Formats: sequence, structure tokens, C-alpha cells
Amino acid sequence: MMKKYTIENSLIKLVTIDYGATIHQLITKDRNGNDVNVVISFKELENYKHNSNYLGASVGRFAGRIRKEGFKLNGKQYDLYTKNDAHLHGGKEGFSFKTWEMESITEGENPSIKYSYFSKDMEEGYPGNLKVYVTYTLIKNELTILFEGESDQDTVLNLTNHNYYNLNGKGSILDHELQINAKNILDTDENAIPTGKYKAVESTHYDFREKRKINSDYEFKGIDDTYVLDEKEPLAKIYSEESGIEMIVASNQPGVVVYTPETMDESKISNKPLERYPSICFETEKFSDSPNHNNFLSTELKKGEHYTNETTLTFNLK
Ligand SMILES: OC[C@H]1O[C@@H](O)[C@H](O)[C@@H](O)[C@H]1O
Repeated sequence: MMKKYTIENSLIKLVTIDYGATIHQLITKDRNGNDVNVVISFKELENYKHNSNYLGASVGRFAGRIRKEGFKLNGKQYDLYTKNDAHLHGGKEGFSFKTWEMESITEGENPSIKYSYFSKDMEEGYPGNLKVYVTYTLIKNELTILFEGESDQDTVLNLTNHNYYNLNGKGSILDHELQINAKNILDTDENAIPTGKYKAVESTHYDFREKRKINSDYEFKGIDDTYVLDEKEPLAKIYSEESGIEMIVASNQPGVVVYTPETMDESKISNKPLERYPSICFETEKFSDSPNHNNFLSTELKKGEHYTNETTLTFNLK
């Protein structure tokens, strides 16, 4: 049985489940004071077990992709599970498909909930006994998602949360206004594996350096790419005129995978109705395939070293 836990303050209510340490619902108020669930949610918790979208889940041991040849660490070759010629989101059964331990939950002004997961040495082909944690904390109009980890051997680690946002709680994100402070995205091959080069967003539908409606200026063709974040706040910002809700994304990570599926299986989802391009993910993380690229920030986690990925979502009303 999956266990569901709710934390809330006067502005935000967060419902998580221990399976995948998943965010099930993230509820805030629109400008008329009505509740809006700003993430896409499955109706039945059971559906998170067959979650090929990784809806709301904590993703690991390696969020994103690693090339089919695996990787080398300290001169040793590590082979990984592959599908469609790539290793995706930690393998066949990554952290999104594990039951995490609920470590602690607090109430009051700044409520929080902390989950942990212990990944054994060589689980999914990765070296090192690894303990990871995710802590969700609400402070006023902010949700902070803090991932931490420690291993007893050198390993690689790249964690992220996989929420699908829609600031109206339904419909489409095409009318949302988006800003991403990135002049480059990662260039990728036919298997969505980075080539190691950057590609300028200038004069393409990827360019959100100036805030604009997603479907304006360029024909929107969907995005499934890594933005290389410029060190400028905010990393990303999204706003819906309809609800008046603005969400600001801040993170200590170098990249954000922006993913906008064209459709989602509405029969299993509680947000209704859904339209074309129903949601957008902001997966703040290090780059895909980093273990095979010396020019990318390293995803190596040395024995005993402490890993942190801290991402904060701020909700404002306009
Ligand atoms: O459905 C899960 C999705 O996860 C994203 O992070 C990834 O970039 C997409 O290609 C897709 O695999």
C-alpha cells in the first residue's frame, strides 16, 4: 500500500506519496482565492506504479540519459540497462519506482516532509551503497525541494523531481508566459544524447530569454531539451494570465530539462479537461551523459562526499 502524506501552510498544500517520493498534488490559490492543483496528478495512486511519464516522481540514480555504452569511473567500465539506445532516468527500475522511507514530517509555519531511499551497490549497474534523501519544505509562498546523497564508494549521482506543471490546473500551457534565462541548449544526437556542444537559442522557438507566451513569435513544436542556465535570476519563470499564478524556479543546478508532452493519457489523470500541450516540466539537474563529457560539470560523487540539489518554486499572484 502506498502511503500519502499532506503538509500545508496558509498558501500551499503539498500531497506526497512514499512511492517514488512523488509529488501527487501541489495546490495553491488563484487570484480569486480558488484552489488550483498546479501539477498533473493521477486519479488513482496505483497508476504511479506504471508511471512512464515519471509524473511528480523523484528521479535517480541518474536523471536524464546516459549513452548506451554506459560509462567509465576510476578506469572501470559500468554497463547500464538501455531502451531506445539510451539509459533513461536511472534504468529499468530507477528511484521513481521504489518505495521511499518516510523519515520525518513537521507541521506549523514551515512544514516539511523528508523521505530517504537506500540504493545498494550495483543496483541498476551503479557502484556504491548510496543513501539519498528528499525534503519538501513550505515557507510562505515557496516550496523547496532538497535532494541529498552520500555513497560509500565513488559513484555518479544526478537527481531531480519530475513535476508536470500547468498553472490553471487544466487545459494547455500554450497560453502561459515563459521566461528561461539561457542562451544555449545542449546539442543532442538522434538518441537525445548530448554531443558535448551547445546550440544557441537565438532566432529559434527555444528562445525564452525575454518573457513571451509559449505559442507566440515562433510556431511551438514542443520541447524536450536541456537549457544551459545563465547565472542570472530567475532561472525560469512561468505565468498564467487566466489564474494569475506565477511560478519562479530557482536552483543550484546548471541545467533545466524543459519537457512539454503534446498529449497525456487523460483517462488516468484528475486534471480535466486537458488540451494539446497540457503541461511543462522543469527538471533542474546536471547534464545528461555527463560521465562521458569532461567539459560538463561532473556528476561524480566521491565516497563520503555530500550531494545537494536544491530547487525552490515560488508562487506569486498577479
Ligand atoms: O516521459 C518521461 C520524459 O522524461 C523527460 O525527462 C525526458 O527528457 C523525456 O524524453 C521523457 O523521457
